[in-house]
Amino acid sequence: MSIQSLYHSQIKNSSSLIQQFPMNSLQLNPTPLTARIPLISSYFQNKNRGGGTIRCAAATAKARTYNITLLPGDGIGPEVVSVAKDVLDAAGSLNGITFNFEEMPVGGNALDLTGVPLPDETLSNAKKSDAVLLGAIGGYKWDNNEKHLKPETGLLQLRAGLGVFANLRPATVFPQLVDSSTLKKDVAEGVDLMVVRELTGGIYFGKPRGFDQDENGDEIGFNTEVYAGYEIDRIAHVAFETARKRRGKLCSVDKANVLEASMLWRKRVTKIASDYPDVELSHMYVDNAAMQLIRDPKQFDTIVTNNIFGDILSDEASMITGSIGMLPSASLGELGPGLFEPIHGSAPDIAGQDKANPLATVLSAAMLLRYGLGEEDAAKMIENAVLETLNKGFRTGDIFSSGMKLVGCEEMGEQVLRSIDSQKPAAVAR
Ligand SMILES: NC(=O)c1ccc[n+]([C@@H]2O[C@H](COP(=O)([O-])OP(=O)(O)OC[C@H]3O[C@@H](n4cnc5c(N)ncnc54)[C@H](O)[C@@H]3O)[C@@H](O)[C@H]2O)c1
Ligand SMILES: CC(C)[C@H](C(=O)O)[C@@H](O)C(=O)O
Repeated sequence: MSIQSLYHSQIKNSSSLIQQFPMNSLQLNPTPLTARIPLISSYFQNKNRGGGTIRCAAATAKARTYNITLLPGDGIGPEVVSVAKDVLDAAGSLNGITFNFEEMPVGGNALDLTGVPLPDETLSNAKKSDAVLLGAIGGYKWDNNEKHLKPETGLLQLRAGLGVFANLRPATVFPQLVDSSTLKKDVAEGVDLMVVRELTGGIYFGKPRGFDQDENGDEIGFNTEVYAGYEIDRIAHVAFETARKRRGKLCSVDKANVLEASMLWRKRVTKIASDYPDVELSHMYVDNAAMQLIRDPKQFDTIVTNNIFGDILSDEASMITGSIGMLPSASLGELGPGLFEPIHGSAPDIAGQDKANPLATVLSAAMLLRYGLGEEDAAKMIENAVLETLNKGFRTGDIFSSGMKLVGCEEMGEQVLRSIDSQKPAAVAR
């Protein structure tokens, strides 16, 4: 029986699904990473926003079919992925694109089903697909599991298995949501920054790690922050390319006053800067960066940083935009499918209550189209639909402000679909 039928029939504890990790990458996406670097400030530069003429690829290009691995995960993951899947289908059908979706388990639901957080079949299916869309993993039920049996371990194995070392997390304050930010309007307004987070190295993966005892017999837990030069170089190139396509400013965030791994980080990033004379490079310690993000976030264009600092700073940046429920992400490797996911978690406190904001996942689907598949028209269509939905005043609880219309996850999804439908060119509508 395949893992999918197991997944769908919710049969638990199949003994045939023992994880073997890592596996060889099939590397199916032949487009080099630097050619897929985003122009995320397009959220603001998009001239089609607000109902201009949308070019319909379906009218001009051949029909395309893509295989997408869907990993809904746990908590609110299935709720937000279900919305994003419908949105992909709708935008796809108006642009000559057909999707074959394959839904696979990961995280806590995979643990319940198979005993491991990333089953072999899930990873191999993801590697063979054209792109992967993930909801979120984790939850109270598995919080006390041993490390190798935590949902979070499955997510890290997935990122490592796909080799997606470059995690792009745009934080853009939509004009419609300025009042949802917890910062003062004049601080939040116009913020448009990109965190380029190194995703497959650093303290998350460094060895040695583990638990032991010290010389006094007290227990210790330890991790290692380690970066090889090549890991810094490749993320630095992605960051410089990203900055070059944005406003030409790159801030490298580290802790080079204390940590050797950060000293090497700063040295390698500084060296690579000579390849990008058009990009203005600055360096900042992470403690200062955390403070500056709140004091004056508009000073930042592109930020490049390590795995753990990027995790923390991107969550912090999300609140400038109004809610963590708004921030999408794209994780890309040199080759092979990209992984697209909202930056938020499984939000167990609101799971199953139709309260989740699906827009971070919907915007991740737009990133999937643009950077994973090169389908710019369909990506724009989704982004336009999100903006139009916000323009109409629809808000989930996390971004609600007075005078707006409070809706749940499903209704928000339906409104986005309606806005996509309204972009149907006359030729298609007939
Ligand atoms: N990429 C991932 O899958 C990912 C990311 C972060 C955390 N996690 C996991 O998720 C679980 C919960 O973690 P947490 O509580 O620290 O972080 P979280 O992001 O799940 O939730 C933090 C807060 O933000 C709210 N929130 C998050 N997403 C929202 C959305 N789309 N709409 C409205 N509100 C939203 C939640 O209700 C909660 O109050 C943990 O098991 C954690 O490990 C997974
Ligand atoms: C769940 C956890 C492993 C993950 C991370 O730390 O990368 C999360 O916080 C994220 O940002 O996607």
